[in-house]
Amino acid sequence: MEGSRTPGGGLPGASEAWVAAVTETAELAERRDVVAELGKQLRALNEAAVRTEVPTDVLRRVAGEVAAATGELSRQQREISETASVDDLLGGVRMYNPVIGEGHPIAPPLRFEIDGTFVEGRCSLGLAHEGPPSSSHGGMSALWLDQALGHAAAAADNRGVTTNLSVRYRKPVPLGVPLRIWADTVEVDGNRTVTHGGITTVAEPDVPLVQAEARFLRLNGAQVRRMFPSMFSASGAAAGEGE
Ligand SMILES: CCCCCCCCCCCC(=O)SCCNC(=O)CCNC(=O)[C@H](O)C(C)(C)COP(=O)(O)OP(=O)(O)OC[C@H]1O[C@@H](n2cnc3c(N)ncnc32)[C@H](O)[C@@H]1OP(=O)(O)O
Repeated sequence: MEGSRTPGGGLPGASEAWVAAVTETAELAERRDVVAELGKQLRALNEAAVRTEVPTDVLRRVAGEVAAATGELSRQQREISETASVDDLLGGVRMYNPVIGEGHPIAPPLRFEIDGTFVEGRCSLGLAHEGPPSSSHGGMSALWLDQALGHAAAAADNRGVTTNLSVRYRKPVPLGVPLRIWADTVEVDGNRTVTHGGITTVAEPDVPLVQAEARFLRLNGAQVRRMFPSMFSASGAAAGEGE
């Protein structure tokens, strides 16, 4: 099963030899647990916030309390280019990924089961993901699918970046209903991988709600360096990276 803490993910680069290995100490495991707990509370807060009909004075007070919490979290921040201390790029641990990250406030979070190149994750969405009334926002559906399709490419041993994503919305994706997000690899051609996938309810797995197809490109060494410059140490840890 692949989730934010499951080894096997990582950056979509040609080689990860330049990324430092991370050893999971008891301290790191504890911090990841707490990050996941904060993520869970933030997701609950998101949902409560978009559903609430409490009186305006209560809203005002809560806004102040949330601002205080934001102040606490802001006391020590990483730079945008810095990897989170709880992440392990080589091992594929991405606690703040917006789809699989247990620490992310909008992630369902999805956990993918992988069988060969077939990938499947399950979740239920709430009003925080709403687009048209009572159904998922189309951009959210595309987000979950992009990730699932990327895992299918990775499962075909061709991890890469999305270069094309085509989505067909066939029926509304209902909120509050167990959903199934799946993907598989259709074709691998050198560095390019074509994947397809979709969203259905768990109850009706043969009724497509959303269908998607994507192309992924496995980056060469120069592209990895260009896209992720901060991942390379000043001492030139990436020297010798293949093209
Ligand atoms: C286990 C879980 C894991 C983890 C699973 C992780 C899942 C993650 C899922 C989320 C994935 C994302 O959101 S990824 C984020 C969204 N995607 C991106 O940000 C990608 C942005 N695009 C780019 O940076 C660029 O377009 C590049 C780097 C892909 C390519 O740019 P470029 O180097 O300038 O090349 P470009 O001139 O565009 O390409 C000219 C032609 O060469 C081809 N070409 C370019 N590079 C290559 C290459 N490496 N190999 C072969 N062919 C190439 C192109 O296809 C094109 O062909 P032709 O087409 O002319 O025939």
